[in-house]
Amino acid sequence: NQNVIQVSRDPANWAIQSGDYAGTRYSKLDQITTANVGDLKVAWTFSTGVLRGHEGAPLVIGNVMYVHTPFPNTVMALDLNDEQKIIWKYEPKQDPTVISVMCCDTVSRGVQYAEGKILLHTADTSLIALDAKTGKELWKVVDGDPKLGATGTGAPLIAKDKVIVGVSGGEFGVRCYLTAYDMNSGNKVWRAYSMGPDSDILVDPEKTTSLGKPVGENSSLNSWNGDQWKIGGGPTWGYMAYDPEFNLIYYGTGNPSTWNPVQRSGPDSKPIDQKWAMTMFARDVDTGVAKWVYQMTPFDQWDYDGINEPILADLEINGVMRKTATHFDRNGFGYTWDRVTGELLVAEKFDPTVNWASGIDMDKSSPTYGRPKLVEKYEPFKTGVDDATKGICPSSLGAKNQQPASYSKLTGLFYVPTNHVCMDYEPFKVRYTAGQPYVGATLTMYPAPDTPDLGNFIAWDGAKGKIVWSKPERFSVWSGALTTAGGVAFYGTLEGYFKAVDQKDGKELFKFKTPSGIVGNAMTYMRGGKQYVAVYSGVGGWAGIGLAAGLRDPEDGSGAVGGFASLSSYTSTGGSLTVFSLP
Ligand SMILES: O=C(O)c1cc(C(=O)O)c2c(n1)C(=O)C(=O)c1cc(C(=O)O)[nH]c1-2
Repeated sequence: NQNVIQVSRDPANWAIQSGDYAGTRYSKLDQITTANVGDLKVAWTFSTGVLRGHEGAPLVIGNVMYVHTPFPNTVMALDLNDEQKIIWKYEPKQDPTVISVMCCDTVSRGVQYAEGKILLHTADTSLIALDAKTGKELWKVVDGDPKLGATGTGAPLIAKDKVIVGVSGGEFGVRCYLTAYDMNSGNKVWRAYSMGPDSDILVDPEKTTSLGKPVGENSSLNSWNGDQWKIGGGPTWGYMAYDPEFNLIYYGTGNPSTWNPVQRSGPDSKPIDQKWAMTMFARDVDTGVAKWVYQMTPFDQWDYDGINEPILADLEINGVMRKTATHFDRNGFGYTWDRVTGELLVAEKFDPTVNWASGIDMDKSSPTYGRPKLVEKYEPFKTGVDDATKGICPSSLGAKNQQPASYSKLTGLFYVPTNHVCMDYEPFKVRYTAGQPYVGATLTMYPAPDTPDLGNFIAWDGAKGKIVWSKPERFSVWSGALTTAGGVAFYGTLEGYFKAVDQKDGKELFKFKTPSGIVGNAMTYMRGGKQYVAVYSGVGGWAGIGLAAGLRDPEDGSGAVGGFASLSSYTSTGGSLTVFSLP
C-alpha cells in the first residue's frame, strides 16, 4: 500500500506495528543515543482503563496516537498537540464468553493504519475498519466462529488494497487460515487454510516449492491420518511481513491439533508431518497462492508454533548479498531463508540449551535435508501417552514466543527477546468436542539447568547464525524489541522494567520500573523536534497468565502459572502507556 509505505518511511511516525513492512522495528531517529539515553525521563503516561496483557504498540501518524487495549479491544485516538486529549474512543460490542476460548490471555497485537483508516481485529474475530479521523465504523466482517474456539489476537497487515488477517484456535481444533479482505469494502478476496486440499490451502502443486522442489499434489492431505486435518489447527496469530518488490507476504503457522502427538500419528502409527502446520509461508498478495513453504517442525510433539515474525533484510552470506527472511522459531532455531526462493541459508540454535534436536540437516543431498535431527529421549511420541518426557528444552513457550525481534540497520544484527525455560511434557488422550479445549498434554515448566534466569535479550548474527552477546533476565523477555539509529536497543521485562542497552555489547544504559509487567512492544516517534520512546505495560500473555487471569494452580495456563509463580513478587496487573523523552 503506497500510503503505508509513505507514512511509515517518515521516522517521525510509527505507522505500522512492525515499524516497516520488512518488520525490522528499526527507527532512523537518532536524537536519543547511547550517550544520553541514561537521562531519559517520563514525559507522560496514559491509563488504558483495561487490565490484562497489553501486547503490541500504539501507532503514531502525524499528530495523532492510536492506543488499543486487550479485550474489550477499545481503541482511542489521542491528540499529541493538545495534552493527549482523547479525540475519539471506539468500544466494540462483543460477547464476553469469547474470553473462555482464548488460550493465552485476552491479548491484541495492535491496530494498523492505511489511507485514513484504522483496522482493528477483535477477540471475537471481527475485522473492523474505522475512520481514523472520527472513529466511526466504516465496515465490519466476522472472520471466524468463537463458538468453535476461533479467536482474534493477531494484528492485521495491510498490503496494497487488502487487509490480511489470521485466526487463533490451535488449542481448540479449529482448522485455521489466513484471509485477505478488500480494504475499502470488507469483501473477502481470498482465504488460505493451513491444511487440507490444494484448492483450500492455495498451493500450486507444480509451482509452489519447498526447499527448491515442487510440493506436488495433495502435499497437505498426504501428511495427515484420515480426517484429522479437519480439526488440524495451524493458527496464524503472529506478525507478518511484506515485500512489495516481489508482491509476497510472509507469515508462519502454528501447532497441529491436538498437542498429543500419539493421537496424530499416521495410519501405521508412525510420525507424519502434518503439513502445513508449523510452516513459514510466502504468499502472493493478490491471489494468496503460496510461492514457497518451509516446515520448521514436522510432526510437532512440543507445541512449537511456527508463528513468530519473519524479518526481511539484505544480508551478506558466504560473500554474496542475499535478500533474506530471518525468523526465530519457538523450536529454538534461528532460520534465514532466501526470501524470493525459500532456499534455506542458515539454521542454528539461538539458545544453547535447546536439546529436542541436535541441529537441522543442511546436507542438500540428504533425504532429510532441511529437517530437524531429533533427539529420541526428548520425544513425547516415543515416551507415549500418560507418561512424562522430562527435561525438554525449550518448553512449549518456545525459546522465543510472539514478542517480535528487531533488525538494526546500524549493526546488521538482530536483537531478540528470548525465553530460557524447559519442561516436562505428558500427552493424554483427548476427545474433540467443538468449542472445547483440544489440548491433550500436561506441562510443567522450570528454568533451564544452567541458570535460574528465565530469559535473555540477545544480539544475533543472522548471516552466520551466531549469538553475538546475551544479556540474562530474571524472567522471559515477553516484550518486543526496538532498535534506533542512536545505537540503542529498547525492550521491557515481565517485572515491568523498560530498558535501554547498547546495540554493540548489550550494556544496560537505562532502566525504569513501569506500573506493571511489560509484554508490549517498544516504539518511537518524533513530535515538535523531540524523540519519544514508549511502551505499554500490563502484565499478561501466556507467561503472565497467572497474574492476568488470577490463576493459582501451577498446572494452569499449560504450566505457565507454576513456571512464573514468582512474578507476583515483582509486579501486579495494570494497563498503561509510559512515554519517555530527554529532558
Ligand atoms: O494455537 C493458537 O491458536 C494460539 C493462539 C495464541 C494467541 O492467539 O494468543 C497463542 C498460542 N496459540 C500459543 O501457543 C502461545 O504460546 C501464545 C502466547 C501468547 C501470548 O500472547 O503471550 N499467545 C499465544
